[in-house]
Amino acid sequence: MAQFWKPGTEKPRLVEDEDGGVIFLSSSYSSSSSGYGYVSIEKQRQRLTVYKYRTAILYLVESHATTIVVGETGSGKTTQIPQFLKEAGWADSGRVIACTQPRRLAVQAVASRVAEEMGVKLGEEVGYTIRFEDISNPDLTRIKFLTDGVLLREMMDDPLLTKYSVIMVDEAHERSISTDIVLGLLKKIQKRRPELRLIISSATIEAKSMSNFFLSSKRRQALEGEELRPRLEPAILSVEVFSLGRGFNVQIHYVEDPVRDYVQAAVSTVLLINDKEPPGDILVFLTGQDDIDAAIKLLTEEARSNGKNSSGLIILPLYSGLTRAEQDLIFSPTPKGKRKVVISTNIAETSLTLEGIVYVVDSGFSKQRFYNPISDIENLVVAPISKASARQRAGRAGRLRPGMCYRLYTEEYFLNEMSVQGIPEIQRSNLVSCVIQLKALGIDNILGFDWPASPSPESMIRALEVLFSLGVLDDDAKLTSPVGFQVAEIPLEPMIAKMILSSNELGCSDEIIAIAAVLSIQSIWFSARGAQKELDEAKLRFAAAEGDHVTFLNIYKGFLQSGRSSKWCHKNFINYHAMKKVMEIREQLKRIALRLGIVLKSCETDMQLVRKAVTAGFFANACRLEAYSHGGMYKTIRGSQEVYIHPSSVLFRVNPKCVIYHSLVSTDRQYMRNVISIDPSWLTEVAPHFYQQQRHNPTIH
Ligand SMILES: Nc1ncnc2c1ncn2[C@@H]1O[C@H](COP(=O)(O)OP(=O)(O)OP(=O)(O)O)[C@@H](O)[C@H]1O
Repeated sequence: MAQFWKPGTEKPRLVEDEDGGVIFLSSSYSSSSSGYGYVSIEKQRQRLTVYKYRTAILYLVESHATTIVVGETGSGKTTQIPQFLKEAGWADSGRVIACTQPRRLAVQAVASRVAEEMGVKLGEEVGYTIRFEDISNPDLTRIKFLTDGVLLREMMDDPLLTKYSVIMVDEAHERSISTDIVLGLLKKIQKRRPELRLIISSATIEAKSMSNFFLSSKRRQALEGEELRPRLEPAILSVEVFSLGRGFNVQIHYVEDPVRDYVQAAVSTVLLINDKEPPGDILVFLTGQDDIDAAIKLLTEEARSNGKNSSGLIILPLYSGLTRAEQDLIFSPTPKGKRKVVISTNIAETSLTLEGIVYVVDSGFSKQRFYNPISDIENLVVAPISKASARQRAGRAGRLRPGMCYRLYTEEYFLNEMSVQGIPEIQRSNLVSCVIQLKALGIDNILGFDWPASPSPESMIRALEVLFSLGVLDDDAKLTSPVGFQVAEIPLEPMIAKMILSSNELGCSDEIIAIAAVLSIQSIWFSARGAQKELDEAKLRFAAAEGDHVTFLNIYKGFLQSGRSSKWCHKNFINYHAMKKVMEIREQLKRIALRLGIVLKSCETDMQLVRKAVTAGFFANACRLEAYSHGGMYKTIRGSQEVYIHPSSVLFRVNPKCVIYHSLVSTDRQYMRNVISIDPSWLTEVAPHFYQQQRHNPTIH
């Protein structure tokens, strides 16, 4: 494997915070750097390292079924390779070049950039598709960016993905569940479509193991001892020998001693950079919205009390679920004399180029999913990142000019303790959605599926159990008809899909589809920086005694009654853009529902029906109140796990006897988010196969 990061020769440098706060030991990594200033887009393209390998890449793609491209961040893989392929004729005769990304934001950003470079209108020759947003044209689009999840959905209509000539799976090191399923399925498709070309790309991918995965054992045996005949044999050539270099130098700084509070350390570092370093925007990596909001508050306060230069800071959050308008702020040029500070989750880790970013502050943590198949609980946990992630984060600087990355962990930790790659998501997630997707694609033997990394049998069995209890799978673990096929058709988690199907029978599909649309959005509330009291008051105006789902419905109805007014949203602390998105998603879900034969019907004021429909989808998440201590302690009925109602819920401290939650978050405790109260007798009514009545209390079968 090529070594991309070489310790520089520069002497370590101490950068000290005046208040004795964060101290950085600076070491430098060097590579091919060049000057900067205004250059035309074409010149910028030619300056990218990948440009020098254009012919080689095209040759490899021509002569190999699969090509693995390992190239440093910013070398131009994502933006350039699809263009090279198009220029070489891979998009002729109506064929399409696909490039997948694990994240929606990256898809949108990269597609915009490539359209700009090619001088075409986004949505025509260059387009993109993410869930609930298709900016592509089946007749015109020749280069299409899409999330790997959307590519999976496309396989349901076109299992061999016939319109694509080349599929580039980018940022493969991220190993999201969808990436792994896509890789397994593409390997299958290749057998049926030898003309299909695959490119697997990343800065830090384990090229050898990926190459082994694509080289089936049979072919490996056949090739052993034989001379490789690439033109005849669809072999893999890992291009690690290329060692594509970075465009600009990024200097890495480490803290001398481990930091105790990474939010505080990140804020101190931003202020330090602002005080001591030349102009340039700052990108800070924290873990989630809570951290980010805390950091913004702290930074605003400290910058204000600090006085100097603070007015020059434009502080912006970045996490998934932001609206387009909020995202646009991140990408818009920084006004002269100002410094932008973007505080982000790992959403900005791969494939993004934020033009003004010169400094990156890396907390060393991200929120990661961890699933326990024994308790059947999936949590988002703050956990240390891998070296692969750290490199991606550093790579957000140095894209248009030299940059600096401040790591809030020690160099020793980075070198000796940080894991090289993260654990593939498939090995740490609930697999319900994954299993149903494979079933819908006709993959029945899921345990025998050719995974790049096998999921645990326990997780698989758990997922099969849940799908069975939802009535999605039959005794032979095949999709039931029509429920199983219908659930698979709805692009939402199976429990929500089941809730929608049940609402049809209960006569409340109009309400449930609106609720499902709200649940698809991260948050409909306006981030209440410094105005928590006002936000709480606004929430109270809509709060429903039944719980959060009905509260969402009240907000949705209020928005409609206001004539979809932005003023109304502003007055009520509701994010107008998020509500617009809710309306869009609702329209799409309505179309899908109609296709599935669901009749749109309102239950008017009968909220019991709404609650029953929620129960029909989420019965497995039922909890019983156990004690009033600590604001109300609940236990899950199926696993006796201790859980609490999240303070953001309207049922916080209300403590109904029996509730159902939508998801869990783990901080100091397991908190239930989006909670609704139910009558426990409904559990045996809607899921008799799952619960049985025992002394007036449902228990699990
Ligand atoms: N929106 C943009 N504005 C300006 N320059 C851009 C933009 N997008 C990309 N670039 C330029 O193109 C370079 C290559 O970007 P690209 O995303 O293709 O690299 P990559 O090798 O795929 O890196 P990564 O793995 O980090 O995504 C960037 O470093 C930057 O110089």
